[in-house]
Amino acid sequence: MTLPSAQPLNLPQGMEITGDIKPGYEAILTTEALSLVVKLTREFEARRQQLLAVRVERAKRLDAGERPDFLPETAEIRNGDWTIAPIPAALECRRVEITGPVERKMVINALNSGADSYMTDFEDSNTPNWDNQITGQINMKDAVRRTISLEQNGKSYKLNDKVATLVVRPRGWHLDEKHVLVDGKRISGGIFDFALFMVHNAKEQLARGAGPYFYLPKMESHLEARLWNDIFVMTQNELGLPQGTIKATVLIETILAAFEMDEILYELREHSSGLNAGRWDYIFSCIKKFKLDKDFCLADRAKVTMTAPFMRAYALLLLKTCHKRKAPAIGGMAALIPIKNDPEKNDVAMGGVRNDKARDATDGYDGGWVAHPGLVELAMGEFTKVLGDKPNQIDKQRSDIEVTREQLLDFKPEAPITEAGLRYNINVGIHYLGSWLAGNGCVPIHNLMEDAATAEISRSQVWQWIRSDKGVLEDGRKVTADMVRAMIPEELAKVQRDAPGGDGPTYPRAAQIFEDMSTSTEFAEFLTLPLYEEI
Ligand SMILES: CC(=O)SCCNC(=O)CCNC(=O)[C@H](O)C(C)(C)COP(=O)(O)OP(=O)(O)OC[C@H]1O[C@@H](n2cnc3c(N)ncnc32)[C@H](O)[C@@H]1OP(=O)(O)O
Ligand SMILES: O=CC(=O)O
Repeated sequence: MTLPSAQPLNLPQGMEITGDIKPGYEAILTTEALSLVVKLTREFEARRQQLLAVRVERAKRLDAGERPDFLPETAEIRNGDWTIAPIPAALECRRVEITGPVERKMVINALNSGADSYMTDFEDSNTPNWDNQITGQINMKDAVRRTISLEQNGKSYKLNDKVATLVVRPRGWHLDEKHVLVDGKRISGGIFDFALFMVHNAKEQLARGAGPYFYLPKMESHLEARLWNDIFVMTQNELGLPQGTIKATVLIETILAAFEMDEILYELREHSSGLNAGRWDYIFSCIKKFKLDKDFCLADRAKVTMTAPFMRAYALLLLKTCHKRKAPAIGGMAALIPIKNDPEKNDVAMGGVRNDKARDATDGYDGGWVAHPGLVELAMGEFTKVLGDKPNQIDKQRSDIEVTREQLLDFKPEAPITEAGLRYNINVGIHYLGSWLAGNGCVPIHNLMEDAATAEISRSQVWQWIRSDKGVLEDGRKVTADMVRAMIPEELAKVQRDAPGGDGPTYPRAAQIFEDMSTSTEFAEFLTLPLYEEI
């Protein structure tokens, strides 16, 4: 079959696109959409670069031993009596939010899953290659208009009458879109994802009773939230939308943002739809920020759970902060997924999800994330047990909660670190990187959901255990670069045996990248940065 060729694009002055323009892409890369990308880029790119430079400077201070604290200059905001703007009806009830990459079948299945909302992901569960980003936008456009459908493996997919509320996660500030240049430079991936989505869908969503809603990832400060807010204001002006139309939930998933939750809500107060406790990136951020701190060294990844002291402190502070500001507090995701063909193991996994949601609901959270449609009913059950008929429990004030700086920084458990835990990290790291390079950014590995955030924990633990004096296995052996180098081929062989398509070329490459990343002196800021240069 010969495909119709794509229409030529009418690019705004100063813009260049190096990605292939396949049939259908021109409906996304319209002049109106690209013009907004150019305007936002010219207005805000310098600030994005400044904020990224601030991250680098802060990281140097943390490497030198500084520990974060609540900001003295924003005490007035923390102590002030303000709330965010009222939440739109479509976002009042978010007991269960399903998440997933912007892949067509996933989009349909997630919208049909019975969850209240669906966070569709241009970020950590998605390999941001050009085709995934643009077909993801095509999928969004069709989903918003309810024309999305698919025939696959003899099955027909289309939307049910009642679907989840759509929320979009664009890429974080650190990621570029390398296929689009403005004035000769790569642009922000996040601005690209956001602008295209807004131009194509915001008005259509409003006409259908919802609106343009977003999840904002990986921010490290309220100044980064201010940048998003300013982008929202300009975009609403450009598109002729009332100010306050866009709503965004911020993932508190860096240790530095945990010290600025009030300030982040304040910056976005006209556009805020609350905060989410993004636990996996949060753990990664702690390892990254304190990687050189001689007193910091976490135990095997499996032992660092939501009941670890620093995780409990962060989750409770987030809840208290949100409800004080009349903002939804949304829980994060247990990485457990249904286990096929092993009822006993499946029962244990489902028990884990049940406990996770029960703890969040009982604490006062308004909802939580799940990774898979098979978990929606179970999670819904735990939230409705506590919420009953109420759409949320924002009225549950938790002024009884007191969280100190010391509690946020109480990094335990430190033991055990085991050979099995080390091998697990290497195995997951190679498997995930190999899959990501092959174009799939979210995979089940050893019966857990693995995405960029969970894989970051694995590879950063290995880096840190090699360097920390505390990186000692429970049998007394010090974790060393040579030990890791020796294990990598063994774990690669297991991945090649176990991963679907494991005999493909991306897995040996992944093993090489994993070795470079974990044994080099420099710590790679995000694993997706070197990976992005490979696709
Ligand atoms: C830390 C964070 O950033 S969390 C946010 C990012 N992570 C995510 O979004 C996780 C998304 N989840 C997933 O991608 C998948 O559930 C995985 C990779 C974990 C597991 O995938 P699989 O093993 O293929 O799932 P499984 O085979 O059980 O899928 C069964 C069906 O459910 C569908 N499904 C699975 N997960 C999802 C999902 N999250 N959304 C929509 N549909 C889904 C599959 O498409 C499949 O549909 P089909 O029966 O019509 O073919
Ligand atoms: O993005 C979510 C997380 O847990 O990380």
